[in-house]
Amino acid sequence: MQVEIFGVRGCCFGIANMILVKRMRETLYQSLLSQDISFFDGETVGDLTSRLGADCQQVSRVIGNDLNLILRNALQGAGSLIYLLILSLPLGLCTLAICSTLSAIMLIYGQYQKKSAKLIQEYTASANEVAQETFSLMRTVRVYGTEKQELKRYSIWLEKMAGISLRQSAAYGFWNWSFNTLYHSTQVIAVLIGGMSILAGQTTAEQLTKFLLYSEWLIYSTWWIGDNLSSLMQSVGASEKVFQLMDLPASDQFTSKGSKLQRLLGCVEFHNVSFYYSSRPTVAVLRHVNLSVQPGEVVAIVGLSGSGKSTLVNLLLRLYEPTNGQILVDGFPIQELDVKSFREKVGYVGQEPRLFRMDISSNIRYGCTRNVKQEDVEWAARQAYAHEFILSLPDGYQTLVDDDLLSGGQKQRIAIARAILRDPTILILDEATSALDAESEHNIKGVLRAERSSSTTKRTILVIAHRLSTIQAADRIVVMDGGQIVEMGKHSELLLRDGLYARLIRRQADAVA
Ligand SMILES: Nc1ncnc2c1ncn2[C@@H]1O[C@H](COP(=O)(O)OP(=O)(O)OP(=O)(O)O)[C@@H](O)[C@H]1O
Repeated sequence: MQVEIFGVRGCCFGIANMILVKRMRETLYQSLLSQDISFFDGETVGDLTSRLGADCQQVSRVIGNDLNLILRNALQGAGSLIYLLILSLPLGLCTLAICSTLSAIMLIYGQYQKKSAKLIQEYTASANEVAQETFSLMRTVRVYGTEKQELKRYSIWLEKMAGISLRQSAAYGFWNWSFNTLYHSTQVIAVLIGGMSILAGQTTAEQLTKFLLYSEWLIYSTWWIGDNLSSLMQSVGASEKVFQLMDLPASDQFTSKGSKLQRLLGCVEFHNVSFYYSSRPTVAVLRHVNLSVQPGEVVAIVGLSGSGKSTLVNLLLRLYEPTNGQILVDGFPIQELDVKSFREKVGYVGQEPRLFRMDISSNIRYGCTRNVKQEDVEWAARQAYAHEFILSLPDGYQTLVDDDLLSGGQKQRIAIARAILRDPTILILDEATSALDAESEHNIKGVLRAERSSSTTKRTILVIAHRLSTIQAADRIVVMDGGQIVEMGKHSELLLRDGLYARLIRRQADAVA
């Protein structure tokens, strides 16, 4: 019968456990997904995945194991104590004093376990981070032959974890030793005081036997509570960061409701925009940028590496908010627009696009809210010069891809198709930096040519350009240096001015020669 009850209880707690872990993971994942991009600048992937994985599992132990056993033993202990006090007040009080000492040690031990658990979680997250980084950079590791170095980097965290576990074991030993000592003291005290009271005729031998049995029960309950409380404390220690992350307020972009524009014309204005990344609050990445782009205009942004070109488009995409100044789209301050509906009208192709582990068709459809047919997907792929190479893949548009299967240029073409499929009013293209990447140049140039010749679409295009042929296809060129716009105009005008742009062009011509 008891076995059956244990079975039912174990099953119920198992189910409760599973629901708890699932809910925690969902809530945590949702909370993380709704954070500002700047939050991810300060967190590592290994750390966050560790919180979602091991830490959530650890927290669930509270309900499945510890809480259940603590409650049972607390009830058992309380019952025994009442009975002991009824049996003999002085002996009962002596046992209570011993149990209180044990409880005090138990609290200190619990606190220690909580701290150690937190450290172990941190070290596990750091070890995960190292492993994740190494696996994602495996080609670099192999080419540079740094396998041993990476193993050492991983082992440092493992050693730190082992050090804490060693100290935890020592603390556990001390806890058990305290229990044994105090347990035997109770028996000695009971026999001494009990023996004297039997001699004095105040207690019977039967009462003393009962007393010994119940005091054993009480002290064992206290020990069990201590043991489970320590693992409960470990869970609490592990859960602190999980709950902190869960409690983070969602980004304002998800909570505030902006106005939805029925139609976007594509007029973009930067008014005196300055920007600092919160992780580097002393370095101004953009300084007093003023730029106005007309609907349908193609503007190339050029400049040395690190001059703030990508940051400028990141602000337009609202991945970050300007520290000073304002960005207007069709005359409306960008932060007053509904961010979701605004982004639906913007297409973005990053410098080194990455693909999801899904088929090519789904990768192109990714994030498209319109109801698109396969013909539309193929149309977008043709516009991006991707159709032919996709057809040459074993399963065509149904080929499962991940980040490693395709070349950089092929991934870029899929990303361009994805951006075009949205039929964006504003298209942002970030050309690959590598001077050798002629394929990227060809792709971007192709898009610009197609857009130019199309009579149906009229998009505003901002292209971060590195190569001459891309730049020449633009209506206007914006030259950036140290976070400021230093020159602006047409290719020929800027050449005549003989400033930074002319120098960049000469440098590129020398590199090609
Ligand atoms: N997330 C970030 N956190 C802190 N600083 C950053 C961040 N992203 C970029 N920066 C810094 O901002 C400056 C401008 O970077 P940005 O990427 O805008 O330059 P860029 O002109 O696009 O360079 P490239 O042509 O090499 O892509 C650089 O000094 C860079 O180190």
